[in-house]
Amino acid sequence: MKKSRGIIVGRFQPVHNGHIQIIRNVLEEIDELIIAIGSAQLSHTPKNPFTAGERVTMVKEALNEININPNSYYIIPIPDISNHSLWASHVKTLTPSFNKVYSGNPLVQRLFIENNYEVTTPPLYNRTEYSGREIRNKMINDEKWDILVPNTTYKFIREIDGINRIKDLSQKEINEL
Ligand SMILES: Nc1ncnc2c1ncn2[C@@H]1O[C@H](COP(=O)(O)OP(=O)(O)OP(=O)(O)O)[C@@H](O)[C@H]1O
Ligand SMILES: NC(=O)c1ccc[n+]([C@@H]2O[C@H](COP(=O)(O)O)[C@@H](O)[C@H]2O)c1
Repeated sequence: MKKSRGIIVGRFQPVHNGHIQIIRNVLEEIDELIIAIGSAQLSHTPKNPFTAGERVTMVKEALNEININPNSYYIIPIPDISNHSLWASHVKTLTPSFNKVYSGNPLVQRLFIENNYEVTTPPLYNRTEYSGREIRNKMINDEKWDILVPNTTYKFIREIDGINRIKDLSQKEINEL
């Protein structure tokens, strides 16, 4: 029988427990999942501090940590393009074929619907805390964020001095460069 394959798109800046919960749930519904790392060309900005390679590492280590079968997913960086109407085709050219899209982002949903894909809005878990933006803010303000991300993600961000990177990027002078 043909395998069912879905795609979830996120920026993973950084990976958090909400992402991991949804990936785990989706993998119970379908055979294979493409984890698309959006805005792959961006790094070192307040909203997108980590490189695509760093985000691939974080996702991979987090899924290993909970023993997800590595043959059940692909992690594929997707750079943005200037033309929204071509974006779904752009994603299609960079990934194995898929028939289901999982995203809560209205623009992502619309672009895939217009390309005749089945789109599902996954539930959000503890969104007040499991949110990339909230976690980045907590890092800047020296608040507790370690319990909001997988252990491997916490260790990795510390290893690459990610907290200081985010703090430096939040400074006004750098944002004006
Ligand atoms: N708390 C959550 N629970 C379940 N899924 C989530 C949660 N947060 C994000 N997602 C999923 O991840 C996708 C977006 O990924 P993204 O990496 O942008 O996360 P984010 O936390 O919204 O980031 P940011 O706050 O930086 O915009 C959403 O479309 C949604 O499917
Ligand atoms: N034209 C484009 O390049 C285009 C269009 C829609 C979404 N995207 C990307 O898809 C990702 C969506 O992720 P979020 O749901 O986390 O915002 C982002 O990286 C966003 O930049 C890109």
